[in-house]
Amino acid sequence: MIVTIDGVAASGKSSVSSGVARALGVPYVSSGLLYRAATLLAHEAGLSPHDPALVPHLEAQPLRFEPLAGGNRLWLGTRELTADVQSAAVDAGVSAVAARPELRAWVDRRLRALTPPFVAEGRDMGTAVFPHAQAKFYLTASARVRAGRRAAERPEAVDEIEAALILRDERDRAQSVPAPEAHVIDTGPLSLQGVIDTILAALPQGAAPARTS
Ligand SMILES: Nc1ncnc2c1ncn2[C@@H]1O[C@H](COP(=O)(O)OP(=O)(O)O)[C@@H](O)[C@H]1O
Ligand SMILES: Nc1ccn([C@@H]2O[C@H](COP(=O)(O)OP(=O)(O)O)[C@@H](O)[C@H]2O)c(=O)n1
Repeated sequence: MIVTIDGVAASGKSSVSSGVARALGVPYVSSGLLYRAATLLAHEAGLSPHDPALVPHLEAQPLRFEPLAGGNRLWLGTRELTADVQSAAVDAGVSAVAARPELRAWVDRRLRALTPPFVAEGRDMGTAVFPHAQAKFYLTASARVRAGRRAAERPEAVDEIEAALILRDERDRAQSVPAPEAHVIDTGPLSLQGVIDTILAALPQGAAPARTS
């Protein structure tokens, strides 16, 4: 079974996907990490997102992606990239990388090589990558709410974060359309556990473990 959880920047995709994956006893896959890794490695190699050498360069790297239920980890050989790719600098450059069809194909190839069951989160998991997923969700919240949540984990001021989120939402618009059959959840009024429980309750019969409470 594949569950997709898409949504705009800082809507709660990773945290919610981790909680749902743990409850189901399956891994979750953060597709955004791969776009972020491509952005960081392109920058470090001095390659522009438009450079035809970028995908061959990425293919030649010892990039390893660990889709653990507790949190995805990203390695370049023995160097862990997970934290390095969560920065305002990568945020500022990732949409240009993600706009390149050849980069999207590179990410999609890696995602489709994974063996189900898993939870997949990103922008287009329920549309372009796993259109036959058994359950699809799309998370939203106001830019202000999302900025407030992201501000707790970044050094930048909340106003600066909000402006950057709005800009990135616009740059990502093309790949961020919810699947028609996706359950759209406004996470603004809900706690993190509330969103997780909403998704677990909406899964097909038998997908979620029997509720003990
Ligand atoms: N419904 C929620 N209520 C409060 N905080 C939340 C909620 N969902 C996510 N968060 C917190 O907001 C921050 C951003 O969530 P994250 O999962 O990283 O979003 P995304 O993966 O969409 O960028 C994290 O610190 C997370 O714990
Ligand atoms: N399925 C996806 C996932 C991410 N992305 C791109 O990768 C960037 C980072 O994704 P992310 O999920 O890590 O970003 P946050 O929502 O966590 O801030 C997004 O801003 C998009 O530009 C995408 O185009 N398609």
